Amino acid sequence: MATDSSDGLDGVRNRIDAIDQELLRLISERARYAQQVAHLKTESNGQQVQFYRPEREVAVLRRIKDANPGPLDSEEVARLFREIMSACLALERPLNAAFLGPEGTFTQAAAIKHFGHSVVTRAMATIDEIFREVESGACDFGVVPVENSTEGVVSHTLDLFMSSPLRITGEVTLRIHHHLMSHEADPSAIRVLYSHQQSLAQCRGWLDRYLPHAERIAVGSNADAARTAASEPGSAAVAGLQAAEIYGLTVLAERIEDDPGNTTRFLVIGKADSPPSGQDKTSLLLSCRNQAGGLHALLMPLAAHGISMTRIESRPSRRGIWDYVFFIDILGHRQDLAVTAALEHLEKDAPLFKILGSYPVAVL
Ligand SMILES: O=C(O)C(=O)C[C@]1(C(=O)O)C=C[C@@H](O)C=C1
Repeated sequence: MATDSSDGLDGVRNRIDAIDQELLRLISERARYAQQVAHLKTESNGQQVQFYRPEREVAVLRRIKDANPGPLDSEEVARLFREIMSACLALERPLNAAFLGPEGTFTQAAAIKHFGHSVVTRAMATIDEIFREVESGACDFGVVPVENSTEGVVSHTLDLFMSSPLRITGEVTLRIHHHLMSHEADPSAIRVLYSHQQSLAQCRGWLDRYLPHAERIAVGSNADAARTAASEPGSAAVAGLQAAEIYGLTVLAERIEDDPGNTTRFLVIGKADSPPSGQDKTSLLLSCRNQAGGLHALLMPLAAHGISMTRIESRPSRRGIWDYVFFIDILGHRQDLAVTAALEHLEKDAPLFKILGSYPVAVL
């Protein structure tokens, strides 16, 4: 909206106040419509109501990003709408999500990035426990780390998918920034340094250079590290900003990761996969015959149906020496015609074939 200089500071602020009133009225109206949606869903589906609709949420966020006129950045605008939808969904029914605790981990940050701040996050001690909580229905969803751009795959998460009936219902990518935090004001007083083993590895170069004499101790999570450092003089932790806030530590050095693009990918797990959103991925677990050209033959159906593969990871199957399974991500939803055809073909050829889930490509 155009303003002229005669408006002055008070004049412009009055306009902002009027816009805020209007925004509040519209957000409240939107929330009432979400309540209507909840009534309609309950009427038509009885007990099996899916209040959370990931494919609808990404459609809303993609439309907002496309329509963004500026000057706010599209990511920023999408984040605002992420929060509005999160609050609207909580009015329909509050969602809960299990994450790898304690409070303040990157997995919790990933859960909030994906579902918005109205989700109730529940800290679990291990990745196994997250799977169990979702399998038993105690939690609606779980969020688990799966790979880091510097350190590679979180093999334990992949292994759990081999035996779990759960589906992947979403993915979250999070830029990971590590900070050095302590009660000590002087870094030379730091004798012991706590962090998760992956975080220590992601900051190896910086730590070798600036804290070569501190003993590095790997613990279960970065938040655990911050909690320990908070109670132990002469110690420090490498963790995220949220952990510093929660455990009252001072940040002595920011963004100490060796790779400034350091990113971790998380998966959202639930009991059902997401309906098609138009831009989806499908994750598969496959094995191939133990013979020359076995993997090549296995992947042929993907190429034949024009399906792009975005990731392939191999893990020992634990059924015998030299027996491997492959975790494969492809572009497209299992209900897309070309994907369905390729999967039928794969299922016939692969000794082990499991669809881990189809889910929307991350928007935020
Ligand atoms: O469209 C729906 O199904 C809704 O429940 C509304 C709404 C929204 O606020 O836009 C809220 C929650 C769902 O996860 C998706 C969208």
